[in-house]
Amino acid sequence: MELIDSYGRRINYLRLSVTDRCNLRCSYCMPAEGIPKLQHGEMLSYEDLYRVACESVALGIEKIRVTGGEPLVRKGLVQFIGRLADIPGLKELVLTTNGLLLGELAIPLRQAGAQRLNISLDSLKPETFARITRGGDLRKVVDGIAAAEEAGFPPVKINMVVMKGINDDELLDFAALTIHKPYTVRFIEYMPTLRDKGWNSQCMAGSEILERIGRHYPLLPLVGNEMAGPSRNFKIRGSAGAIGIITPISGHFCDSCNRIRVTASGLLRGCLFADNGVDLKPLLHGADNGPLRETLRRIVTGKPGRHHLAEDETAHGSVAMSQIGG
Ligand SMILES: Nc1nc2c(ncn2[C@@H]2O[C@H](COP(=O)(O)OP(=O)(O)OP(=O)(O)O)[C@@H](O)[C@H]2O)c(=O)[nH]1
Ligand SMILES: C[S@@+](CC[C@H](N)C(=O)[O-])C[C@H]1O[C@@H](n2cnc3c(N)ncnc32)[C@H](O)[C@@H]1O
Ligand code: SF4
Ligand code: SF4
Repeated sequence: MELIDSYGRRINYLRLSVTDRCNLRCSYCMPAEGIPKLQHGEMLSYEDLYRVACESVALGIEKIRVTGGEPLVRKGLVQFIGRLADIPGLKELVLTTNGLLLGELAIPLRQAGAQRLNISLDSLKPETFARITRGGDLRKVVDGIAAAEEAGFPPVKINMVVMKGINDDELLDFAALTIHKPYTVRFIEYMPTLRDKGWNSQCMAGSEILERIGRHYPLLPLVGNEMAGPSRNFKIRGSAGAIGIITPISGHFCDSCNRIRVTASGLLRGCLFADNGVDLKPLLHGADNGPLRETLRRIVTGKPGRHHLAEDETAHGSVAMSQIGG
């Protein structure tokens, strides 16, 4: 079965947020005081998340990315991953994490069936990392990346949100990481999710990022695959890894959008920047999966063609990425 939206895009990728909680407070993602936490009953149970995942796969979803908040802080995650891994028809089961807890969880997650990890890391300098994350310990992320390698995960993808004047002096250091290590480092344009007045002056266009790196390291373009996310990838000649660029602002990739999202509170969203979502909780009370399926289909059909942030930055509500899952 296939899910095709009204623009002819094939939707095969579900981003499933399992929690709104996080052990960091990244400045581009959350306000300093954090966000009001969901109460226990407001969060979807693992049973409900599993049911949503199964129905989505039955309809045509082939890839699930577990995200958050920080997915690794939710108790019982390893068992949940194990259940997802057994869903017939699911081809890719992957996670996005800040890596802090991988020291303990990399091996169990791998054994449970997680296939790949994307790890957020915005600075290689301990003080800058602590400033961006409001107190995070860089060492733990570095150890987490090593733990992922030791657990047998394929080389990780590292996500770096580029912020002018904050970490743009580290572009070459991040690029150089890929020379000897098989990581893919993805440079991401800062998105204005918090209605942060300063975002525009901090957002560096992907073209400038590539130009700055390309001046030192000539970059060869790589081709993507059908299940891939929005990254355009390159390689420094002779390097072990790759470099990616994610340009939601300067060059949106909505024409090839292949995804829907479920937030930790059970809102099904057709777009990262959709005004709101459809609450799945009432549909999960009974045993009949019909209404859930219908709603999944409806959200796919009604998916917007694109976001309009570049023309109108007020075109979306103020949303913390931690609530949606990025
Ligand atoms: N605007 C926009 N940004 C997205 C979308 N999906 C992911 N991103 C952003 O891209 C960055 C990387 O996201 P990841 O969680 O690593 O997921 P991915 O890029 O789909 O990962 P791969 O499947 O490994 O390519 C984050 O900043 C996300 O917020 C999307 O649909 N729209
Ligand atoms: C919301 S986080 C959730 C998963 C996990 N806690 C992590 O940080 O990897 C998912 C992704 O969204 C990205 N993100 C959050 N806010 C962003 C923003 N304002 N602009 C661009 N990317 C953002 C993060 O860098 C991360 O790669
Ligand atoms: S980007 Fe990830 S690690 Fe940072 S505050 Fe948001 S959810 Fe937490
Ligand atoms: S902004 Fe919306 S339509 Fe564009 S790629 Fe992201 S989720 Fe898809």
